[in-house]
Amino acid sequence: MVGSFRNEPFVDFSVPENRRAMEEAVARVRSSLGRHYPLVIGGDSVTTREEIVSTNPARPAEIVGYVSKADPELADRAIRSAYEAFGRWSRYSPDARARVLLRAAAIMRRRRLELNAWQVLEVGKTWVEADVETAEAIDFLEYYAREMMRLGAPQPLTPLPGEENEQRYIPLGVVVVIPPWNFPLSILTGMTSAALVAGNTVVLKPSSLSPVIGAKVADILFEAGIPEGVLNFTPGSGGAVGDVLVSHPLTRMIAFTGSKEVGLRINELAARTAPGQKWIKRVIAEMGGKNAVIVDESADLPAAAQAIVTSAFGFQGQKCSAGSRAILLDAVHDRVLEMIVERTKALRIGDPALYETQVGPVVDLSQFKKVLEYIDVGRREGRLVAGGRPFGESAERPEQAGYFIEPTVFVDVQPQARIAQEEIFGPVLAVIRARDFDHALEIANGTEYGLTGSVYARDRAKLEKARHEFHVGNLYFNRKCTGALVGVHPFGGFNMSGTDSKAGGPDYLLLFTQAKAISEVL
Ligand SMILES: NC(=O)c1ccc[n+]([C@@H]2O[C@H](COP(=O)([O-])OP(=O)(O)OC[C@H]3O[C@@H](n4cnc5c(N)ncnc54)[C@H](O)[C@@H]3O)[C@@H](O)[C@H]2O)c1
Ligand SMILES: N[C@@H](CCC=O)C(=O)O
Repeated sequence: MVGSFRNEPFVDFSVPENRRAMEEAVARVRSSLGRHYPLVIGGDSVTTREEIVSTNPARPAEIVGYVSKADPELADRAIRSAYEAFGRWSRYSPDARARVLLRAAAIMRRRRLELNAWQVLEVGKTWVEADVETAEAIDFLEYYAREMMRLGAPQPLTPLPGEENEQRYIPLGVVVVIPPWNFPLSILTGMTSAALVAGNTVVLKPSSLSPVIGAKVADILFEAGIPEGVLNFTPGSGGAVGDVLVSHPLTRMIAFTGSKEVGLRINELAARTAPGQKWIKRVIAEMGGKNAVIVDESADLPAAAQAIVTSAFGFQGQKCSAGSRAILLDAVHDRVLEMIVERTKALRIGDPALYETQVGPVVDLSQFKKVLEYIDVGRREGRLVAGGRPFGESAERPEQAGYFIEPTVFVDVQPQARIAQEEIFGPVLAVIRARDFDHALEIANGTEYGLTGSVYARDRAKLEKARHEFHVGNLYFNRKCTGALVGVHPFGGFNMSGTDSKAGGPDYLLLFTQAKAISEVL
């Protein structure tokens, strides 16, 4: 008997014993860096000459691992292997598939601190951010396992005398899973496990910035009981391998999370029917955001300022949910701004391998350069009141010192400015002044995105207005706009933020199935 779903608690690192254990985990993982990881196709480990070299963004000379790199031919082999395995896996009962996920959750729980440490070293997450992510990965496994048990049970239909009727949810076929690097453990685990538990087979192509964590998850799923061929692990270049996987005639569905540009390309490619293809491919594409926190004059101002700083600079602003715009009502603008600046300047920047660090590096050199270019744009579009530079030695030699950028705040930003419209995906906050609450909502809705948003207000009428008019997939009141919990805040956005698939919610698994109605005359 499986109990009801509950979110995994977070580790409390203020407890000295937990702190010591995490320090040891970082040291242990550090001593196992630099290993080689193969592809896995049809149960075979495949080693390639060309490899992805994954490095630590806080110490770019430190090599986290070497990961074999699929080419178009290996990508084709992986799809065929998944296609061949589908007949077997789809016949496992929903409960049997769910049990594999529960076992994977138990393995992750046992390896909790180790998985945290891999995130710290491969993508620069602080301890707390990494731990929240590992908890989310466990939540996805536990939640989707129960969801499949629910969907596998008989579904209620209207009775008709003289007939026996049923509707069952059957899998689709081969699902190509393409996750981003910024939640390298949880989003990858969530999309992959949803596809698998629904009875599909998977070709998983992790981001080239976090392939070692991808390899760890694949190992855990195999250890938990995923049979050979059912999961195929094929890191590789997005362009070369991604295109082959997406356009393959045997691919039935693509589950993508990443940028708007790549999501739209995948959507277009998948819409073309390849010779021999027998279905319309299904695409879910969860993409970027340009999220806003609105502060009304009735709000708890210190709480709002703290939430703005946490939403903007958590994981260095590299969350699709990041609150990269603060929209402050004129009446409270200056007071809230002062608190934002004070809290931003107090953030501790440094190596995320250390417990006390609150802001680590951005993920790689290209992101480092891109964010600094946006900061230059910001200097022309607004007034700099905090940050604005690479941190410490990163200014002169980022490739040795790491990709650290100071948390940066611009004020007097116009709603149509580039830094208020484009997803920067770094520690840059644009503060915008609004005349009144209606104006604030108009600004908040005035981008092409619609992912998360937050309103700080005590005025009930304003909250109700926002409830109807703030057009985002995840709307929060008197709370930060990051940190959705599985089962509690189903996650996904509107407009160019994606297909609103609501990961971690009761509708998600349906996207990986098709419903079959069977009727027998008695
Ligand atoms: N809405 C959400 O739930 C959500 C969650 C996390 C991240 N994101 C978004 O993801 C982006 C950051 O992640 P990223 O930098 O990894 O995004 P990205 O689009 O650059 O890459 C995402 C994945 O797509 C792959 N890829 C790249 N080109 C491809 C192609 N032509 N065909 C197939 N696959 C290809 C990459 O290798 C990677 O695995 C941000 O825009 C962020 O907002 C959205
Ligand atoms: N689900 C995460 C964001 C995922 C995107 O990067 C949150 O709610 O903060």
